[in-house]
Amino acid sequence: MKFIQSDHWQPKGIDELEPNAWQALSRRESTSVIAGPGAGKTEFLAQKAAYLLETGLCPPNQKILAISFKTDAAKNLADRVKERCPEELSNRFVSMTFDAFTKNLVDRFRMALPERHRPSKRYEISFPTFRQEKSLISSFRNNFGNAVGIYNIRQRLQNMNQFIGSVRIGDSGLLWLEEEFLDFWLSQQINYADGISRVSFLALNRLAECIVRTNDHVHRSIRASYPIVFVDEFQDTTFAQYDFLSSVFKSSEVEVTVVGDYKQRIMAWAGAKGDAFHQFEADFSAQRHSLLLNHRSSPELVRIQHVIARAIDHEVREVQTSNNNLISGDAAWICCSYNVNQEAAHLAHWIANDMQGRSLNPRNYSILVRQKPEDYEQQLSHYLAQHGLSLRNESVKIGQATLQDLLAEELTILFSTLLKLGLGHRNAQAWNQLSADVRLLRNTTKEDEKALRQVERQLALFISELKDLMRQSFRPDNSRLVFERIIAFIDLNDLRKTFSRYATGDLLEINLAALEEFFTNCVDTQNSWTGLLDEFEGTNHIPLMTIHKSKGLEFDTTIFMGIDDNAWWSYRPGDSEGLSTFFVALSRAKQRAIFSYCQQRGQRTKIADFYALLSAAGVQEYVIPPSVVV
Ligand SMILES: Nc1ncnc2c1ncn2[C@@H]1O[C@H](COP(=O)(O)OP(=O)(O)OP(=O)(O)O)[C@@H](O)[C@H]1O
Repeated sequence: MKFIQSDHWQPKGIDELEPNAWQALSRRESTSVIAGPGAGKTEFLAQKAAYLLETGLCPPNQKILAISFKTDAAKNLADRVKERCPEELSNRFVSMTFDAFTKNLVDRFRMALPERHRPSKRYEISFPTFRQEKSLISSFRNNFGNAVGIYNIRQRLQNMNQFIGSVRIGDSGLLWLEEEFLDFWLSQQINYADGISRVSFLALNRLAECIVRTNDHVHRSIRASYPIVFVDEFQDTTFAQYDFLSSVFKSSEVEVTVVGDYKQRIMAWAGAKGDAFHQFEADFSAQRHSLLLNHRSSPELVRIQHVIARAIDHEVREVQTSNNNLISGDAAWICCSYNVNQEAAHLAHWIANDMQGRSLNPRNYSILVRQKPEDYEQQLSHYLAQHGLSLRNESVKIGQATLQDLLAEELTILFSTLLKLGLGHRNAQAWNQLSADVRLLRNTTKEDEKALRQVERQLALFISELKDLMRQSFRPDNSRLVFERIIAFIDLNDLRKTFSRYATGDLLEINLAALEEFFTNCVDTQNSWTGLLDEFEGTNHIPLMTIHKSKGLEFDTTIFMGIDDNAWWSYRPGDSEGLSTFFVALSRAKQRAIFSYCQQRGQRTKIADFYALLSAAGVQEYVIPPSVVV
C-alpha cells in the first residue's frame, strides 16, 4: 500500500482542523488535548489515527490502541476510523473499553498470577454495591480491630476506589495492613464454595496491572504491539485505571494521547481521579493542547453553556462555534408544571408539533434524566402515544447488558445488518460494511482473491436464502428460525477469533443471551419484519436515558426532566460534580435545550444554583397553564 507523505495528508470527512488540533495531531510524543463539549475531541482521535495509519507513521506491523470508557464510545470511535481509512488500515485500529482490555489480559494470562490471587478459569463479573463494600470494610475492621486505625487505613478506606487504585498486588513497598486489606478484598472475590470466582472490574484491573508489572514478556509484547495509545474521556479515568496505564506505558517509547474535558468530570463517585491531566502531563512528559471551537451547538447554546462552564471553572476560555442557529425563537427555556400528567402532556404536545414543523425524526430528540428513567417512562409514553409517538428507555437492562451497550456490540450490529439486507433493503453502505466484516470474520486477506470471491459468494447466497425465509411469514416459529440462521452464519467461533474482546471469558455468551431476549421481545410486540427492524433499531422511538449514558452523544433537541431536589438528592450547593452533570446534559443539544420542572416531583431548593445560573444566562421560565392536562 502506498503511504501519503505526512505534509500532504489532509483531514478526512471534515473540512478542516483548528491550528491547535493540527499541532496535537502531528506531535510524536505524549500529548494531552483538553477541550470543551463538541470541540471534536473524539473526531480528533479518529483523524489522528487516519493520519498515523495513512502516512505509515504507524507501520504495518504495529497497531493503535484506543481506550474508551463505554462500549458505545469505543464503537463510535472505531466506526469513525473505518469511515476515514481503507479496511487494511482501519483493521490496525483496536478500540476497546478499559474494562474489556484489562479483562482480556486476565483471561489470557491468568496463569501468570500467584495462585492465591488467580480467579477460576470460568468466572462471573460482579458489580458490588455501595452497601456490600461497606459491609466488606466492616468485616475487615472486625478482623483487625484497632490496627485499622493505624496508617490512616480507616480514613483511606472511605474512598475504596482510590485506596485500591493506589495499592499494587505483591508490591514489596506495601504496608502490612495495606497488603492484608488487598488480600482480604481479593479473596472475597476469588474464593467461592462452588469454585466460580465473582470478580469486579476493579479487581480485574488490579490483577491485569499485576500481570503486566510482574511478567516482562507480557509487558514487552503489549508495548511492542501498541506503540501508539489513545484514551478518550480522560477526565473520567479512575485511580486504578491511571495506575494501570502508567504501569504499562510510562517511561517507554509509547506515545500516549489523552483527550477530555475536566468540566465534564462526572464519575468522581465511581473513583475518577481529580488531577488526571496534571499527573499525566508530569508522568508522561506530555504537552497540553487546547481546542477552542465548538462544532456541535448553535451560538446561542454555546453562550448559555459558557455561563455554566464558568461556574465550574472561573478561568475557562470562551469558545467559538462554527454552527448557525437553525431555529427561530428561544434556544432554551424552563417549563414549569404542577403535576406529572400536566408535564408529560405538555412535553408530548410540544415535541409532536416541533417534529412536524421542522420535519425531524424521533431520534433527533432525547429525554435526559439524572437517575431512574423508569420513573418518567410511563406518563410520557402515554401522552406521546396520543400523538403517534413513542419513547424507549435506552438504559433498560436486557439480561446482563443494558440496551444501549447491547446495540453497540459487534454481534448485534452484524445481526441487524443481516436482518436489514434479508428484508430486501438496498443499502450499498450496509452491504459494503457487511462484506468487509464477513471477510474479516472468515480471516481472508486481500491478496487471496479466490478466498475473497468465495466469501462474497457465500454472503450473497446466504442473503438470498434469508430473503426467501423472511418472505414466508412473520410467525414466532419462523422468526426463531431466522434468528438461528443468522447466528449460525455469523459463526460464534469466527467472532471469537476475530474480536479480541470476545476471545476469552463469557462476554459473547452474555451478549448473545441479551440479543436473543431483545429479539424475542421485538417479535412479541410487532407483526411484520419491517416493524421488527424499526423496533430493534429504535428508529421510531424517542430515546430516554440518564445523563451518564448520554455522554459523547448529541441530539438536535434535548429535554431535561426531573431538575428537582428529589432527583438530585445528593447535590450540595457548589458541588462541582453536580454542576458538571448539568453541563454534560446541556451540552448534548445542537439547537435546543428544554428544562422541565415539575412541582409534584420535588422542590427546587437544594438545586437552586441550576435555576440561578440559567436565569443569569437569560433563560426564560414559563408556567404551563393547568388546562394543558388531557
Ligand atoms: N473539525 C471539525 N469540523 C467539523 N465538524 C466537526 C469537527 N470535529 C468534530 N466535528 C463534529 O462535531 C460534533 C462533535 O464532535 P465530537 O463528538 O468529536 O466532540 P467531543 O469534543 O468529543 O464532544 P463531547 O466531549 O461533548 O462528547 C460531531 O458531530 C462531529 O462530527
